[in-house]
Amino acid sequence: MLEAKCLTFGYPRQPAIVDGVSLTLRPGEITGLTGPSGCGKSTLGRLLAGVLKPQSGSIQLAEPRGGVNPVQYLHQSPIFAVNPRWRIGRIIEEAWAPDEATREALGVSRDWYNRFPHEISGGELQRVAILRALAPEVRYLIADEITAMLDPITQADIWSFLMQRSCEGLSILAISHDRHLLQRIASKEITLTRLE
Ligand SMILES: Nc1ncnc2c1ncn2[C@@H]1O[C@H](COP(=O)(O)OP(=O)(O)OP(=O)(O)O)[C@@H](O)[C@H]1O
Repeated sequence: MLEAKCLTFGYPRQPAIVDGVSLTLRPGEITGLTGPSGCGKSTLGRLLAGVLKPQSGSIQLAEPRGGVNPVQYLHQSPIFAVNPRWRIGRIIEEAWAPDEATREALGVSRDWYNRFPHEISGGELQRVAILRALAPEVRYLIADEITAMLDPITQADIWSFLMQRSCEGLSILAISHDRHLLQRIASKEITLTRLE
């Protein structure tokens, strides 16, 4: 279980954008996170993943953060999250060596392994990013608008894979503006409001 209590964070020389937020992510649950543009959803996601440090509050995790981070953050635009000079095979295997069943379930083709990120499509690269994030130690996935730029079929494929993973115990925070998507996939929903 991941338990965040009273998190507060502001970027340098700016007022707090996350102010006193508490939430709990439980194994096997998909939690939706929504709210108006700029209210701090991505910032909160990065705090939970340990990419940013809260100025106050705490994040308690059942699992240790040493080695592979059990909380993985997935970006809307995976191109910004990969080294453009590395081939896909190296990008994936830097993180872990996925089993064939997981690779195939996610629809990641072996043919892509020898290509560079700009030589596969955005949807294909998002599948690669998800595969890379799903090392066995990973218990929480912060999925930040991960299918917002993809066609409905790819979106449905990716979420049906992730819902299966959630049934097997993965906890997912799905950040999205798409209320219909969240109603379909999430068992609970949190709405952030913009601080004035
Ligand atoms: N690195 C940064 N430095 C300074 N300000 C930032 C930085 N990243 C984000 N912000 C600001 O913090 C606020 C919250 O941004 P954040 O990306 O968390 O919002 P969001 O709710 O995810 O927005 P959206 O729904 O549009 O993706 C915004 O006003 C943004 O301009």
